[in-house]
Amino acid sequence: MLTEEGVDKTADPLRFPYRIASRYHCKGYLGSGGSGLVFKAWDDLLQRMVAIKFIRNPTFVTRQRLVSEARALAKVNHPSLCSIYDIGEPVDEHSSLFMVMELIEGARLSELAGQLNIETTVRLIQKLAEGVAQLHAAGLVHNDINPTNVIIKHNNSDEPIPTLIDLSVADTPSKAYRNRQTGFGLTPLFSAPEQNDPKLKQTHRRELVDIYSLGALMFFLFTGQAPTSNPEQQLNEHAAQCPARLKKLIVKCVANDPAQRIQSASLLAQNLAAYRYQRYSWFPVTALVITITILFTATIAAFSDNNSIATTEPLEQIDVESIWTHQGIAYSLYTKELLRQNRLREARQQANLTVRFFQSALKNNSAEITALSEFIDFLERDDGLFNPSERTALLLDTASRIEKTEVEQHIRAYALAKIYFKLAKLHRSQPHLHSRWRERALSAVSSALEQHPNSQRYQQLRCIIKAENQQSSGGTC
Ligand SMILES: Nc1ncnc2c1ncn2[C@@H]1O[C@H](COP(=O)(O)OP(=O)(O)OP(=O)(O)O)[C@@H](O)[C@H]1O
Repeated sequence: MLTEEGVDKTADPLRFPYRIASRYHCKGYLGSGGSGLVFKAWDDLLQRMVAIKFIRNPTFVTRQRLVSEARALAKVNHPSLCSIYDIGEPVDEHSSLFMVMELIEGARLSELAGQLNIETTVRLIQKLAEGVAQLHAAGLVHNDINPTNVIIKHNNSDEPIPTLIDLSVADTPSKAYRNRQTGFGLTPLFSAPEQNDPKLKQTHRRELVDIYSLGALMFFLFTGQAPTSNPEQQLNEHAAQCPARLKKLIVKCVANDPAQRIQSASLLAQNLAAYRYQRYSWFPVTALVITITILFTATIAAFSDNNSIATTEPLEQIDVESIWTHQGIAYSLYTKELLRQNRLREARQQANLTVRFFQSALKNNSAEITALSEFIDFLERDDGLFNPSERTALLLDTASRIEKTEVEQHIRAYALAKIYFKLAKLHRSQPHLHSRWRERALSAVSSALEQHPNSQRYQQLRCIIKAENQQSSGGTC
């Protein structure tokens, strides 16, 4: 017997509300929201546990909503976003639909307020922000990021992965506010002011509602509360231990005015990554990154998202370009750590960001010798992040960018020598290419040495290239 809500209350909780393909065996009830009922199930065919969402009360609108959620999930692929496996109609109830998805088991963020240390909090929100950035890149806005929609899973590793569920109100940026009017409840405490008040003019990029919610999540983890009208004061009162830099970042995310918020999820993730890696004492400039980035988010977002955003900040007073260099270094360190933890897929994502930041540094002529050698070290590593042809393409691209930079000539020559030498090593199996790149490397390093004959670094590189060349080192080494 189905009730008004469409649920058979007399049924065994170990039975789905509708009959579906026999490959799925019900293993228990997981929970329900405004429109869905979710069950744990065993997929006999693929031999894995899954979660299955049924529509609580099938109507045209709820059906459409489940289809939208499924399509949103199908567009993305990130450990912090729940994966979708299938969607289908129950055997006897063609007005309804069910969706099969990744089973996410673990504590909810709502249970963890005040229990996590700063490092863990920052790491979790950084990961979520990376997932949300992917959602935005796929042209979607989540619209309802809140502590009950984030489950911390442990996927066979000690590293907790915060996973965002319930994309049922996800929408394209142009329609992001539509859900308010359809009557499906969002979570007002964690949603942006412009989502809660239809009178507020909605002229800003819709993705900024998710930035607000990510900031509100971080706020919640530190204070156990949702932000109200004076988040800064609340943070001072309830999270005395929260470092000032993080406070600034959180306050920036939950700004009432969308134009004052951090302008993209990827930028938020980058700021959090930079915050985490400032502990490298030899990397003093990172500490500046957050402050500078907060002040000039609009400019950075304009670059990183290809989105032109107006800003009232006096851009010319600060060397915004140097941010690319520092972010590049921070990301290459983060990539290294991910590799150390054997998290290859995530490391690849971060490696691509690293490359992007260093390339921007080169484009803006802001790369000085440290950044250049960090970038080249990064490209030289045999770490499995890129296959040989990808690495060759990256090296060639970088060489052509370096040729155009205005760094001092000996620095440029040394950087090019390192790149050519790496290209030579990559082409060992093709003797003519190998010798061509090796000779170019030798000529570039010799040119650097002409200007700085006493540089030990340059001398050492020439020796190594010569040794590879099986030539005599001429007594220089
Ligand atoms: N992939 C999943 N793995 C494990 N549990 C899940 C999963 N998806 C949903 N759940 C559980 O089911 C509950 C309801 O899911 P969800 O919030 O997506 O339903 P909904 O009806 O679409 O929500 P709303 O109407 O509030 O947007 C969740 O709170 C969670 O406990």
